[in-house]
Amino acid sequence: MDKQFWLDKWHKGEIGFHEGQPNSLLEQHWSTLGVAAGSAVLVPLCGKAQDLRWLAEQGLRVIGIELAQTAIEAFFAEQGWVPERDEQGPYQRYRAGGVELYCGDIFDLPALALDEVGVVYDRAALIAFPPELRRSYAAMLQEALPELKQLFLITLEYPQAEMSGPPFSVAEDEIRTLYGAQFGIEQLAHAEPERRFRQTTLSYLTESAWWLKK
Ligand SMILES: C[S@@+](CC[C@H](N)C(=O)[O-])C[C@H]1O[C@@H](n2cnc3c(N)ncnc32)[C@H](O)[C@@H]1O
Repeated sequence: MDKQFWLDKWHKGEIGFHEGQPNSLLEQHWSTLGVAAGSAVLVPLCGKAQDLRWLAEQGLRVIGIELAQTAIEAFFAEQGWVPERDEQGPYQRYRAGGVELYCGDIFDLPALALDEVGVVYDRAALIAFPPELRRSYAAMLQEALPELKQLFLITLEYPQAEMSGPPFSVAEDEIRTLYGAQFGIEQLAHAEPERRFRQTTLSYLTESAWWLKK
């Protein structure tokens, strides 16, 4: 999945992954997780998700990383917020309403030295990458965020042979391989998703929410 693939998706408005409202698993489970108000939460591959605003409304400092400038500008315009802009290393940073969005490649994250980030919210980020990039992404997050203690992760599972990703199918054993050495892993939910990413005839499709904690 190269960067142009995603920029083209945004350009053509092919953003079926965008929910337009806060994710229901996030809303359902977040308050039970005991994340302290004021914590810095990183949202990798954030798109223009309403989750960003919802997390800021919970009193969190929200930091998103997104490749597509179109997505970032649409996010702020849709909230009716006018962001301040500056440059931070390889990223363009946009800030308003308690949300900081960095426009650029997630793999440049080490350049930001975000030592204050203790929590990651990953919806449709890990599963946006093919297998080899998933390994690099998970390893990079753990290395770039020295204070990372908690990760709320939403994944999909389906027979990979029946559809090409993204979104890719990610099963529990892979999550354990990627994160199990550093984190305890609890499955919070496992069900058919409320909405399908595409019209497909998959034999099965399930969505899971995971809470990873050191
Ligand atoms: C499947 S979407 C998920 C968006 C968002 N998390 C949501 O729930 O709506 C994946 C997003 O990641 C962005 N993206 C893909 N590769 C990226 C990369 N290497 N660095 C930063 N963002 C990337 C895409 O532009 C796209 O907006």
